[in-house]
Amino acid sequence: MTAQRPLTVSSAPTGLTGRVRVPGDKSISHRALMFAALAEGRTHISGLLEGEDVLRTAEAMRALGAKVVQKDGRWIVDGCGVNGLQEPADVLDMGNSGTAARLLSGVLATHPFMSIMTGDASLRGRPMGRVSVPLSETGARFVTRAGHKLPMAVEGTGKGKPLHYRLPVASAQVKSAILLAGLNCEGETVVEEPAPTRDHTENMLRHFGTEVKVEELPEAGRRITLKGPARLVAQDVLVPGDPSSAAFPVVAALLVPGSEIVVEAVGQNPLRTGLFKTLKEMGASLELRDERTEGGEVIGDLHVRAGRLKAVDVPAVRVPSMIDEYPVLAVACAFAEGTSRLRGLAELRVKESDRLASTVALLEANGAKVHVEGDDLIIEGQKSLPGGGKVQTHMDHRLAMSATVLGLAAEQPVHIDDTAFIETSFPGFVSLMNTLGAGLKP
Ligand SMILES: O=C(O)C1=C[C@@H](OP(=O)(O)O)[C@@H](O)[C@H](O)C1
Ligand SMILES: C=C(OP(=O)(O)O)C(=O)O
Repeated sequence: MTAQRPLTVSSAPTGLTGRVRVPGDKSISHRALMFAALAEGRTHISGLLEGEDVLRTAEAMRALGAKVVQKDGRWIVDGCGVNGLQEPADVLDMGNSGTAARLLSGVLATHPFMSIMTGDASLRGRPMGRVSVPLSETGARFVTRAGHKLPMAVEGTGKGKPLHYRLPVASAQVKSAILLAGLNCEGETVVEEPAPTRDHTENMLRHFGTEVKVEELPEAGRRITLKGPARLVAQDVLVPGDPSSAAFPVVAALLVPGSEIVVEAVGQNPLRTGLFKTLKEMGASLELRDERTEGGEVIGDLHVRAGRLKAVDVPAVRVPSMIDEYPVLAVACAFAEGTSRLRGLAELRVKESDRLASTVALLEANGAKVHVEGDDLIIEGQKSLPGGGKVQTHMDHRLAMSATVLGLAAEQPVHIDDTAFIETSFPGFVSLMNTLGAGLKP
């Protein structure tokens, strides 16, 4: 990561207007590179997110023996086949990316060599026991720092013992790690999730020619079954626009008076669109138009118009479908009429920062009334926010972008300590916002 990049954000000079496209979906981009590296043959990936998190995954797959090159805007991967990856010559540095570290743990568990993973200070503080503990049951050996933290050494087992595992928390990363390990296990790997989480891994397994069975469980959960050892066959992938990135221009346009924008070609996987549903419940003028299927994914254009929002009560069951969108939703709630309650946010505590604490600090520093009750965030909305706060982003891209959105709508300029981490998920964020008329001065 480069030097710190502070930013002072003043209220937008005019309403935001125009049509934009956000970069490719981060979750799908990580998976596309990993699946391509595990496949037999050549995969072309279009629309890959070229953010730092995903570039770490590309580098790791190269270090594990896949050929990964970028050419004419597409990424070309010559895969090694399941069980065909090679021992890396050096430590794998996953940067800021929990998804990269956790998903790769699954891959490494059932490849017969030794590897070491590390990350930046944020990632080294995040829990890895949620993957290393269940994955140890395959026969792999994991050695971590105290508290299951990175750096972590993995002695992979080669063909492993298949897991039957019920996730203690609804986490797509843990589910995916178990399924990726299962590709090189003898027999059925079964994962049960207490609530449906993003299903990009299941979709991509099918896309690369492997059968996965998905059953609905009573009480809203799902059971996913994969038979190993599996063979993946190279397939071209088209990555849709990231709904988690679209969230920022969308909320900014709702809050800055006079705005009217279109965010084109945004992924509409129903396990990712909880924020848009919630904003509509708040009375947002947000319309999905031109729904279409591209590269097997449903995408659509989001038409957004500014207008007063009303408070919302978001149930805990919706958390997995908008897990990364809470900081920016909280900003929207701070401008809404009435008191909002966002329920069941325990998982926010283990993201790039403790997002419950850092979101509260972001809002309080800028004059919003907010508090935490158990795992719920309660926000008293007001018509306008004073702003003028100093915001610490704690190496968290989503905090930096949420603070930018808040600054565009607040009365006084908001001072953000560091926006460099925005590069992890949304390269070009500041210039994209400026094409809409945000007037940001980096
Ligand atoms: O599987 C994925 O790609 C992701 C899953 C979520 O994490 P958890 O699985 O920890 O909830 C999400 O927060 C993260 O940004 C991406
Ligand atoms: C939590 C996030 O990502 P990760 O877990 O991959 O670091 C995020 O992008 O908001």
